[in-house]
Amino acid sequence: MKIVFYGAGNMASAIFEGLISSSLLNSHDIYLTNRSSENQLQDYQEKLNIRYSYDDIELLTDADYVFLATKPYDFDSLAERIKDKIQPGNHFISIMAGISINQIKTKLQTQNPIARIMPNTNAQVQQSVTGITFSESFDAGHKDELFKILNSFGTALEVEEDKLHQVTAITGSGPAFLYYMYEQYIKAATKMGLDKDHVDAAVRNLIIGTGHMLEASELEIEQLRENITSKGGTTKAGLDALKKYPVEDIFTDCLEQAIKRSKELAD
Ligand SMILES: NC(=O)C1=CN([C@@H]2O[C@H](COP(=O)(O)OP(=O)(O)OC[C@H]3O[C@@H](n4cnc5c(N)ncnc54)[C@H](O)[C@@H]3O)[C@@H](O)[C@H]2O)C=CC1
Ligand SMILES: O=C(O)[C@@H]1CCC=N1
Repeated sequence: MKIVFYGAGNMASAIFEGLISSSLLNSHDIYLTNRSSENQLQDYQEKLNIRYSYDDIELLTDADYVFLATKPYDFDSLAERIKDKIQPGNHFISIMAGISINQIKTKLQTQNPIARIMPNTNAQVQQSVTGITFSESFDAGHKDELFKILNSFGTALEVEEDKLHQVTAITGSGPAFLYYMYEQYIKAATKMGLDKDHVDAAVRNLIIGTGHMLEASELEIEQLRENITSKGGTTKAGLDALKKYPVEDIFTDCLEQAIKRSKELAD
């Protein structure tokens, strides 16, 4: 199997690093290209034993899956670059937020099968939650194969194309929203009289441990929280303070704004 990545930035690298760690593929079957920063591609070649090229004929010949992994606003330049060189066996996998299958078809001037996926950067540790939707021409055998690829760096869920806006907000951008919350928690914690380095390390381990608890426990999140909350205790005092703020409304606004932006990009 040959897989090509057009774009080797934050999200593409999380995917190919996750793919390589999973051992589903030989790293030699993965080809990278980008706009111009060859040094970065050389680094990946040395570090991961991956190949790279700027020759689109070489890249697209015999390529089974071609990841479109530029920023949405760079897709026009990418489409111009490859549209005359597309081969019949190329299956396109777009990770670009907001750009529809129809837009991709039109810009690439192709009837080849196209899938859109919405992964997140947790792919790098094989924990992406990835939404996927397919064009009609994507056959069952290739769908199965692509699910295997996606499952090698996390879990995948098929959704209707118009639901990808929600997936983009909730789990695509989701890590950034959670990181932002953690940043605020660390900032607040450093005001409590402990050394900043200690707080950074302690909170990082707190987050990692809490994630492992979620993974290991069959209890609902609410129950896990209640198990920590003694009657009249410290957790209750902290939670009572937190509940004075409209936390759910804040996240509703956050997700609605991200969904709105995804729809704007699609227009
Ligand atoms: N970063 C994230 O957490 C997520 C990003 N995405 C999507 O992934 C896409 C890429 O995002 P990032 O990796 O964060 O961006 P990035 O800026 O880190 O990487 C973009 C890559 O595209 C390359 N590129 C630009 N024009 C090109 C061209 N004409 N030909 C070949 N390569 C070209 C750049 O050289 C760079 O390697 C975006 O469309 C975004 O919507 C989706 C899910 C999560
Ligand atoms: O911010 C963005 O547009 C991309 C899509 C999901 C995560 N990052």
